[in-house]
Amino acid sequence: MSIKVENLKHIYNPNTPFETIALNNVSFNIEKGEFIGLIGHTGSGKSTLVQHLNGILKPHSGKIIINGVDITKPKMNLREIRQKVGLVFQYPEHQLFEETVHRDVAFGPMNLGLDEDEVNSRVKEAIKWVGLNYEEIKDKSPFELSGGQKRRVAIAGVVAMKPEVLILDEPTAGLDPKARDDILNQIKKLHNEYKMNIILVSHSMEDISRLVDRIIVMHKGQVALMGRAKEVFKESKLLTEIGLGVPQITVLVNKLNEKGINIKDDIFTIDEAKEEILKWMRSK
Ligand SMILES: Nc1ncnc2c1ncn2[C@@H]1O[C@H](COP(=O)(O)OP(=O)(O)OP(=O)(O)O)[C@@H](O)[C@H]1O
Repeated sequence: MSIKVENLKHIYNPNTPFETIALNNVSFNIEKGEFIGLIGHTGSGKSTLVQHLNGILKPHSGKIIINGVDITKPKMNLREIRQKVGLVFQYPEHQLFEETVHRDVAFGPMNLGLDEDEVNSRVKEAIKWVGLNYEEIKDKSPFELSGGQKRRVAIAGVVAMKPEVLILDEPTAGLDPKARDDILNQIKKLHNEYKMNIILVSHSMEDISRLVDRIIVMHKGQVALMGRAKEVFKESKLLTEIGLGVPQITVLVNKLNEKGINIKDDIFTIDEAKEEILKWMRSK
């Protein structure tokens, strides 16, 4: 789906002493199938922004046009929007509540009014998509799972609704590095296989730069930068001012290039860097 955000403004508690302008003049376009990383410091407006994209929050002014339809208009069918734009909140496992994993993942598709066979096949597929073994896990209580497994089950509940846009708000918050990498790799795989739009909210440049097509950097309720990782990292001064910085691997690659070790500058993993350095050494 194409998403166009135009001059979005959101104010919490307007006309009170607690008034906060959380989003101000936010505009950007996302193309069909794009994988976007949304990054910014705490309080920069990321969660407020993504909650507008599936109609949970209404803007003070501005428009959100999804596939040509302005979803900020009054009387929009929000059920239809939420079917197309799935949002996985921060710490989604806190919303698991059914007795078994199967029933938890089935909850969303059942609410779409699908027949039982379709629900069951979507549940199996979604659990597989998030990298879990359906037969092993289907009858377990969500509460006996590890933190990473709970998180995947919660993500499966949204994936099973087959959204055309999947938004994940800090899907790795609070997980250990292994669970974090597993979930991020699974999300990438999901994007490769299913080609839906994904919007991944993160605090970590390191995490998103290797996964996404483009990055949107939020700062104080506005879009500070937007572009491919390589372009965004050229603005290292601005990023440092915002307190984000560029990934360590980018710093390393830039230093190597300065020293005449000429390797590609759009490298975001240590393995790619190793391979490129070896290639350079063999060429000498
Ligand atoms: N429900 C609310 N009521 C009042 N102010 C809010 C509310 N939610 C967020 N804010 C304020 O709006 C601004 C943007 O917050 P938001 O949660 O969107 O930022 P964020 O970038 O998602 O932060 P984090 O990374 O911590 O989740 C902040 O100043 C925050 O204090």
